[in-house]
Amino acid sequence: MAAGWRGSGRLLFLLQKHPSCVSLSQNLNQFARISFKFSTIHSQEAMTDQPQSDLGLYKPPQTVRGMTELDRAAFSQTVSVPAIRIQTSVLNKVVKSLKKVALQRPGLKRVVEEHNEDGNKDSSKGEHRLLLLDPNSITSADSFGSEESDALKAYGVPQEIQKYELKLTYENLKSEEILRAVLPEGQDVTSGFSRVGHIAHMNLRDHQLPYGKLIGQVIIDKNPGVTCVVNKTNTIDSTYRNFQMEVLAGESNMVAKVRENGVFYEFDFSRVYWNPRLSTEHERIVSLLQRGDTVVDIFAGVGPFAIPAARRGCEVLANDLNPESFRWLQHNTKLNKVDNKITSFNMDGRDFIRGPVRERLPALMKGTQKIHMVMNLPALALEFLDAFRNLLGPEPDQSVSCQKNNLPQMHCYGFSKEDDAQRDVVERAEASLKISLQGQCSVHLVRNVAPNKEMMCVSFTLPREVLYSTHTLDKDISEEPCPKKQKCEDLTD
Ligand SMILES: C[S@@+](CC[C@H](N)C(=O)[O-])C[C@H]1O[C@@H](n2cnc3c(N)ncnc32)[C@H](O)[C@@H]1O
Repeated sequence: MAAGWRGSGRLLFLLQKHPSCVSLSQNLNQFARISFKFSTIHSQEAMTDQPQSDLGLYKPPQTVRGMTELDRAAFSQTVSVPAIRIQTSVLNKVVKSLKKVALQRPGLKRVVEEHNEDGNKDSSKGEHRLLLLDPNSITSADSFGSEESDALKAYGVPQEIQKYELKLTYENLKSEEILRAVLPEGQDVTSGFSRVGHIAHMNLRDHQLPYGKLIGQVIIDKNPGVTCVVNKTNTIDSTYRNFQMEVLAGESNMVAKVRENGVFYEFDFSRVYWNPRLSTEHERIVSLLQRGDTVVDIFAGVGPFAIPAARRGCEVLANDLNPESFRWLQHNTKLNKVDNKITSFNMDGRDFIRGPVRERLPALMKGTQKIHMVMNLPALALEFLDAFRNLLGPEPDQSVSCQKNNLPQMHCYGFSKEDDAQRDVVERAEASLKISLQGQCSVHLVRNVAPNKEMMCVSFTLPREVLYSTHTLDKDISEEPCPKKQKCEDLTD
């Protein structure tokens, strides 16, 4: 959660530095939305460290500290909680009125029968039930708020509190309680996970590694639908952008089935790239497309731009170097019944641009439908832009090639660790293209990837000076060095 808001703070800082940056300020609302979405995801996903009002209820037995093999029975404990006695005739109504102060725990009944001193059900008290209350809200009969007091009076329920000995078991505990009880005291137990279908994907810290199997099992127990927990064992620096991972707990089936923006995907998560946090970005780009446009996806992965684009009525050329991504991309085109709209390639991005793209581009540019090129390989894509230089050779006929609206619309992604991430990515695009993009690009902040690392998207119309060799680009850029000032404007203005 913190990362998202830190990111938006930094964005404001960028805006203060560059008040003229129209595109970035327009993106602020979008980013605020994304940040909020991240924070939601993180709080849903985080196993630990979020404030939990009733964590104090459970005082774990010391015997569980340091446990590495999960022994669920060892977590059972009897605790004393407040309860109120309610006649069965008004039970439902009173429970509804006291819902804010009632005890809430996974798998726990909060309305219980009364027992006599031997612990047996007391049939003489059959007309009444006990409602268990949250000890953080109710400590005595005076703790009820006016709303609850009024309801109790109205239904004739005596405002008296009694103690109830409640047996809490592993099933009633939250994952953070279990992990706090097990992991070494004083050490951070925060450990978020991303969910990809049935797989929970974690990045454990060193001190958590000895407890990996137990942590994995707890996640499976506490998250319905998760049947496999994996831990990243490297950073994402492989060519194919996939993680190496080890299974911590559960089944070792790595073939995930996910749904993103209404589209179904299947893939082997251990062998391809998939990031659930890019769904908003996929949707953003797809929303720019019109039926009949052509989409060229140079680093397509398993299809999260290509397939929705095809479903929207676009013709798609989709490429990925990873043979596994290519295989799953083809599988997904069939799964979503768009195999007639997508031509897929398994090539290096530069070869793809200089081969199939070069072959098709002149004809596409003669048409009136837009051509969008998507380059989502943020670690390298900006450098790949050089493959477009002189791509089409000498300009054949100025009157045809000058139709600006038929030049490809580029959406190129880049990571940046610079304070001015926007300027950084634009300058890197300019350096690859050897042309200034001043006044001709927009930059979108996609997401805050890590502290001080942003993922950005630079969008621009590919200048014809880049595509045709008749223009002396090296001269252009050397005579007019990248300006150091802000140089991005929104093309829609
Ligand atoms: C960050 S992933 C993006 C995948 C997909 N577009 C998405 O949004 O989820 C980058 C993809 O580029 C592929 N890739 C890496 N190097 C490549 C290259 N030189 N040429 C083509 N594809 C490459 C990887 O296999 C990976 O699937």
